[in-house]
Amino acid sequence: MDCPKCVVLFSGKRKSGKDFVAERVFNRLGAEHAVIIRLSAPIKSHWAEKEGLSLAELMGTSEYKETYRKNMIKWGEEKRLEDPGYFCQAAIKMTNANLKPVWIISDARRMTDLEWFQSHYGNSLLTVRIRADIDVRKKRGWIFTQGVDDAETECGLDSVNSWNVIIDNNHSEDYLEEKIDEILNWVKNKLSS
Ligand SMILES: Nc1ncnc2c1ncn2[C@@H]1O[C@H](COP(=O)(O)OP(=O)(O)OP(=O)(O)O)[C@@H](O)[C@H]1O
Repeated sequence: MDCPKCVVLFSGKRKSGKDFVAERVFNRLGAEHAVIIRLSAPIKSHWAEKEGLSLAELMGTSEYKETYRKNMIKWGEEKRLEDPGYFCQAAIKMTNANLKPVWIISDARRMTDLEWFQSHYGNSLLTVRIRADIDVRKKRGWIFTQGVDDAETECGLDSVNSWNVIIDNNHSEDYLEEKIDEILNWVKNKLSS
């Protein structure tokens, strides 16, 4: 199979609804055609393997991961400096994405993520920025956290103004469905070309 036929990449701030929208698109396409790739997943599994730590604890919400957070970030930065596509490739491998024609990247956070997908799948890439008003994000559980919300993982893509699609995900169902249809139409075009 000539894989992937197309890639839909989502970016957005915490609690903007990246995962929510990515899952809607995935559900409409079905597991037969699409796969969700989470770029954040391999960092924890690589780190757990490397350091002999509990992956379940690192993935969970416990304090356990806080002990290793700084070291994980440092190690992640070093890996990215050596190879900016390291975690993109690891996430693709981890999800066996090569078996599916449509890749949905649910969490692009850094310029290196965007650039890597642009350089490898530029002609078949749709970039989507999810936005939500601050009060909406707060209702979804977002609380400003220093060292997280002012870090590169949250702000690294703020200056990009070339998104193919922008979705203001503030709870208007009809509008959201229209935007999802726009994405699905693009995917269907790619699949049939
Ligand atoms: N349009 C929507 N309608 C109803 N609920 C929504 C909508 N968008 C997001 N949510 C809800 O808001 C919460 C946050 O959404 P989600 O987890 O998708 O955000 P995220 O951008 O992936 O956040 P994070 O970066 O923190 O993982 C979830 O509980 C989700 O179900």
